[in-house]
Amino acid sequence: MEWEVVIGLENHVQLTTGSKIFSGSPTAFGAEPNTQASPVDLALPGVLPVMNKQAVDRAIRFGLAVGAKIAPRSIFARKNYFYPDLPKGYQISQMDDPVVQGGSLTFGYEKDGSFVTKTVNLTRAHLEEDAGKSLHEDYHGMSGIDLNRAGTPLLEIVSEPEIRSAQEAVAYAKALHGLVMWLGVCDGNMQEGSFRCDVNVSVRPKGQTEFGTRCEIKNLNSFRFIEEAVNVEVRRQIELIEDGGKVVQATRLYDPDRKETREMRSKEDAQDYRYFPDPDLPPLAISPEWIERVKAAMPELPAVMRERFVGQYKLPEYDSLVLTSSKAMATYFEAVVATAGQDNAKAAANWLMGDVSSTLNRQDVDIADAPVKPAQLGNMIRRIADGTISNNAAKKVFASMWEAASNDDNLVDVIIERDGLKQISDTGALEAIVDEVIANNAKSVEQYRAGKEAAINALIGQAMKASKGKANPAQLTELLKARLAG
Ligand SMILES: Nc1ncnc2c1ncn2[C@@H]1O[C@H](COP(=O)(O)OP(=O)(O)OP(=O)(O)O)[C@@H](O)[C@H]1O
Ligand SMILES: [Mg+2]
Ligand SMILES: [Mg+2]
Repeated sequence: MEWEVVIGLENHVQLTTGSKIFSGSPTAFGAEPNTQASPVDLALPGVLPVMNKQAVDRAIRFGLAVGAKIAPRSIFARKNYFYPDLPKGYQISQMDDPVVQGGSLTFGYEKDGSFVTKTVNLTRAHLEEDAGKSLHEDYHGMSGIDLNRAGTPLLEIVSEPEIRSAQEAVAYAKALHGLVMWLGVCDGNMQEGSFRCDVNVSVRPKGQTEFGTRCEIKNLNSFRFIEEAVNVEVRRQIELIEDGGKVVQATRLYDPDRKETREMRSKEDAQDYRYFPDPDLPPLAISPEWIERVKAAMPELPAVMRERFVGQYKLPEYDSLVLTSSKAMATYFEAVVATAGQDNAKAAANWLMGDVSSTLNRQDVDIADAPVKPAQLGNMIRRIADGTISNNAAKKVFASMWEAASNDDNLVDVIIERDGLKQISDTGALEAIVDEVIANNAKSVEQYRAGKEAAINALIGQAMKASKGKANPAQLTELLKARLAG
């Protein structure tokens, strides 16, 4: 039997506001437990929530970026459940009438060696408050409660069940992660829980239109875990059904050490959240003027920039997509081109996708902190273009610039001079080398003249060696051919 995988994602995105969604406490990560919890976050009797306008601004910004409808009037609701890190006994969230409705996300990724794009529709994105944290490891036989996180603004972004593989789920999550950081609505720090992912998975026989029963794997905090968890869960469900069993709707957790998902709670013990509109908060009214203000302050969106790069810099789609995968990368690229010149845009893209990316990955450095500055790389590319250095020598120059971590824009010239990497393009000097090589390699010369064209490679090799690798290869080849023909 052939199976189709069906996946929908829910992402909890912590918004970059200075203070909490309904109180004035700071949201900074890592403070001493309970030092950032006001009476509102502690749910002391008599307190009232006050909506943080900045959180709404960020929700609108996100909604506009994905082409969603911004609800002119949206409602906050109480989601009731008991947990020690939820002192009110309910979470303020949105149920009917969320602030962001619909929209879609388009992303590209590599599939079986070629580049494909996909659009996933979004169901909604709603505002809610984060819960506190239970600390189970700090005290023997007891749990600690830290309410610093309680009330941190979240945007929960829900996708339609239109994702069809683990690989696609990861590509979607990466694109969403990139977008919220691009927009500045989230810092994207997955270790600190700023961007969390719940993955809903079901399977159905290929060709069947109705959905299978879904299981939800909660709180995946890395892209690798998303991929592993989906693959493991898909295998589990298929094996279960093929063995005559039935998938039971449940919330599951992924254990990366044992590479398995485990049931946390089944649908049977699922709580009835008893949602109802929160009487402490009036409906959230968003005027067209408010939306216009947010629109006016929006940065250029990745999709728009992607098209601009293709048109303005004559880049292939793929290069453009890679370069706009983060704002930091796109900014760096444009700064390199500003120095290297428009004609060298493709070379700049190649350097960024090649040596720059691989060095960043190897050293686990963010491009914004790259020790080679865009102007330095741009000047280096100019030196390649004007024939001062060869591509090979440039690789050495690049590594030295990385090492130097200097702010000197003309570092490239300093290094070329210091390490004697200048390419020999002087015709006189090259002719001398060519003559010497012809004199000392009679056999290859004879073969070439007898019609064996490949024999010239040996001569080029000898000449490069004689120049200690510094001869301009194109010029050298041309001179050799001319001499041999004469
Ligand atoms: N059969 C299915 N297979 C896979 N995914 C599904 C299926 N049906 C729905 N989904 C996905 O499950 C997710 C449901 O999220 P939603 O927030 O609406 O509800 P929930 O998970 O019940 O609530 P909560 O927010 O309390 O977790 C969506 O991303 C949706 O696309
Ligand atoms: Mg949900
Ligand atoms: Mg859910």
